[in-house]
Amino acid sequence: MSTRIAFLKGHGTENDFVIVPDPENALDLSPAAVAALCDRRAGIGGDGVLHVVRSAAHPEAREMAAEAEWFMDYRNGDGSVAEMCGNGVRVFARYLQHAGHVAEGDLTIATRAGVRTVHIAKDGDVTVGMGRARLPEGDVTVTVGERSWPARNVNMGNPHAVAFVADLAHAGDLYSAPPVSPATAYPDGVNVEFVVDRGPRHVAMRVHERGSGETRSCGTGACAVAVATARRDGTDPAVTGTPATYTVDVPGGRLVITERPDGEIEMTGPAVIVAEGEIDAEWLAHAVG
Ligand SMILES: N[C@@H](CCC[C@H](N)C(=O)O)C(=O)O
Repeated sequence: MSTRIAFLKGHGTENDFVIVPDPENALDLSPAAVAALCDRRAGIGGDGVLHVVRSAAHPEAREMAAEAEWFMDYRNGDGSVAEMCGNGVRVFARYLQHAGHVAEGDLTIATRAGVRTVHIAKDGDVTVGMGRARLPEGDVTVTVGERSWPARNVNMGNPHAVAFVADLAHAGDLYSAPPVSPATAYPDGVNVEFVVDRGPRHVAMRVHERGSGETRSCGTGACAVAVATARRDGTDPAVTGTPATYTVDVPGGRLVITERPDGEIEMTGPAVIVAEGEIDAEWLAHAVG
């Protein structure tokens, strides 16, 4: 009988992930293996993989082990590595609770963007402290077909270009990454958000994610959108001394983002485990080639 690898499937506002618990970092999760797992026809299917490793067992997280027992080794669906995944960290927390590693309440999770604090509420929602946004100077432009928009460069640990559009349909089919210029603004690639207004402090967005394509939600993207919208509206909690809360609708649901006067951003939304099972290690080895 061939070896089996445990997995779970989960999502946060339909940003979906294959969760691979591997506490001692024993698996060789190559980019090809991640891409095979995320393949929606030949694999399990997902926007990315949440590789669940003890911080002490991962070279990229060892230094955070005193602050956070678990490291979210996040990978995009094409196998590439990303610094941070906002929906992923909420689903990661839900997995830790589901597996009995943590109870509801507060916990910390190590990520490539640093240690994040998470609160698992009784009502089921999960809130994550996303850190501060960085707003690099310089104009950027997003193009789809004949249309171009000025965009805001926002870094949430990972890079984003936020464009305000008249109609989300103008983003087109998003089968390929929308060009963003100048390319020098994003040497490691970029996630692109298209945003329309829905009401006071309420917007809707679509996203093309680096390494995953169009997804039904992006947590770091929603935070980037909330900050870009606030600045466009002349709102800066650091100046007013008052927190600003934005509702961001994504195709897969709704996220609520609060920026505090100290710049810290909190994001709240659902996080769900939908299935668990076993991967046939022989299939995976064959799929990787
Ligand atoms: N879906 C994620 C972001 C995942 C990483 C992103 N594709 C990147 O490469 O930066 C989220 O919820 O934040």
